[in-house]
Amino acid sequence: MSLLTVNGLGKSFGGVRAVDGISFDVAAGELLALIGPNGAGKSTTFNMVNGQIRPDTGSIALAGRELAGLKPRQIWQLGVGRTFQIAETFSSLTVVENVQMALISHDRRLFSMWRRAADHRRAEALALLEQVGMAAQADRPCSVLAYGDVKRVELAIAMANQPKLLLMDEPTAGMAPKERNELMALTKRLVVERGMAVLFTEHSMDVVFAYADRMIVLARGRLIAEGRPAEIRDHPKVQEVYFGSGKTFEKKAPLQNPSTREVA
Ligand SMILES: Nc1ncnc2c1ncn2[C@@H]1O[C@H](COP(=O)(O)OP(=O)(O)OP(=O)(O)O)[C@@H](O)[C@H]1O
Repeated sequence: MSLLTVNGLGKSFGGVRAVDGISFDVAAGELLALIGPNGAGKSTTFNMVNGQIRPDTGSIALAGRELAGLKPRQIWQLGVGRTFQIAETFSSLTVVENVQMALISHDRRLFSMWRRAADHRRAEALALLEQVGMAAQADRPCSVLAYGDVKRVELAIAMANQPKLLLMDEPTAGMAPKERNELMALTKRLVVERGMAVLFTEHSMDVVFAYADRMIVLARGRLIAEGRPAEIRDHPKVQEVYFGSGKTFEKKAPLQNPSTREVA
């Protein structure tokens, strides 16, 4: 059964129909990639799902509960998390303190009581860091971490809210290929282990084809294709919108992940 069901979603800015009546769904335990050329409507779609932009038309239901019209914080409380393109951690705090802050923020919806971050659920924060392979660096300041490690900490922070759906906006932007693959393999593991759903945008086609379970393709606000990576690769409409953009879907040698293929 679908966790997220989007139906007839639309948004205009002045005369520009940024998102034009799109419908799709995401199941628990699924990684769904949202791709499309520049200006296709990806960010607008993301911002409607997490409440930053109010849709003009359509509905966004999370496990049957309507999200359209709710505030970002209410949507977050219902279990929609988000990681950002630019790494967002408190660099003056240690790795574990950053995760503790996120746990406090999560708890404040249950019992509004402040406790000192240093005392608060360190063990649970360490367990989250263990899951992303960062427990050994728990007491280092975030400011000294490598970029790929900051992205891992961000994932642990997102997990603190126990999201049912995680939105990831270009998760691997600015990363080297090895780090990219490590981060996406980790994301995939978390999706499977936690039964979480992930909706992500990504410009790197090798990442999309290697890790997405399914993909949806937008062009000029419309959903032009939907399917498994192999189906999308050969889809004539997708070839058409990407033609001349420098991103083609030619098959190349296999990636590290043996069940997938790299594309340019
Ligand atoms: N706040 C806004 N005001 C006016 N027009 C906007 C606004 N936000 C987006 N648009 C327009 O809506 C269309 C879709 O933009 P959007 O940012 O959603 O696309 P995108 O697929 O995320 O693009 P990119 O890959 O370049 O980030 C574009 O034509 C854009 O110029």
